[in-house]
Amino acid sequence: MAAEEGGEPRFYMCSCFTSDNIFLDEYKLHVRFVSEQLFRQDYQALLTRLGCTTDQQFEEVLHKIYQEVDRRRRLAVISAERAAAIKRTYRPLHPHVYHLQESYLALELKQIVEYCRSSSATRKGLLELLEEEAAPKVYRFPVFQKSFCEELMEELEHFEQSSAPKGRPNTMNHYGILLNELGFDETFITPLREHYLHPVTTLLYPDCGGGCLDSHKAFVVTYDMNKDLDLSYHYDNAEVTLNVSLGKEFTDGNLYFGDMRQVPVSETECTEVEHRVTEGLLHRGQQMHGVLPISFGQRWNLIIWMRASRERNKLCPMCNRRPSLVEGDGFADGFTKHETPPNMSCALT
Ligand SMILES: O=C(O)CCC(=O)C(=O)O
Ligand SMILES: [Fe+2]
Repeated sequence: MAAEEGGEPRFYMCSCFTSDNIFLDEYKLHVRFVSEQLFRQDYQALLTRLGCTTDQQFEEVLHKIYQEVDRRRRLAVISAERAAAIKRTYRPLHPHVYHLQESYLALELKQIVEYCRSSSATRKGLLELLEEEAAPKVYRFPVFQKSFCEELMEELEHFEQSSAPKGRPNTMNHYGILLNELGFDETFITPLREHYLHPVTTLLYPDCGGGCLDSHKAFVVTYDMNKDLDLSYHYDNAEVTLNVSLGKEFTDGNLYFGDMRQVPVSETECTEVEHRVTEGLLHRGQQMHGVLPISFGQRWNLIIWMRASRERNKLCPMCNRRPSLVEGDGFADGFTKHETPPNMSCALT
């Protein structure tokens, strides 16, 4: 991990955050915006084909883009302000759920991790312990006890109903909760990533940063018949993602997985994967995926986008260029100034 003077690691964003991957909901399209002229040149014909045919519709698209760029420019400051306000004003219903305890974890996960930590552990041996490979390189295993999932959702509902300020989980999901703002990072998500997930990802994904994860972005997304029903096909701003189904009761809402983002969609076959409450699906962040609509109930998922600065410092997955670093808050988008010697591989710990 990169350490700056004083021992604290410092994480950065890539400057593409305010120009690339702007999602246009109505047209299910990610766009890049640098100037209006370039935007018209690059997207006007495509948008027309997708149904954006009048001047007014085009103006609305531009308006949404300006709003989103503005939101992203102010995000670090606003998010820090929200976190401070939450700390000052919000009284948790279940304070203990903020602190990871072994008793919250499924027995199977503890066994899997114990195996991964042993000196004789192999990838093949681990695959035999996992419940299934649900899609290519997408692995399923139990993560939490049911009672913990219920308490966590109760806590998050209590927060939703409070007057504390709330952000949105990412640029595609409208409903959910950013766990760092609520204070889950240091005492829950970081220990879960370091002590339990890292030993597993080290064996499963050595070729895409699984052995050197050093930061994350964690949030809970919710789907509801009156809110978001589904999620478009995308890849995550992560090297490895854990997606745990917390509940509640829902019908449909399966995930579907395609190939890595570099493979053209026309050459991709998707595999549908159902979610099971308390279980997690672990996948490479840059493997394309989406969520089919739910047809009943409420679907709550904990999503942990795990990042490996050593991987992403070489190439920003969101703009496909060498990252151009800008300051951010907390783990930011997981980039560091740390220079990795060319042949240095990630530690197998
Ligand atoms: O809701 C899900 O199961 C997937 C969410 C997801 O892919 C994401 O937030 O990146
Ligand atoms: Fe995702």
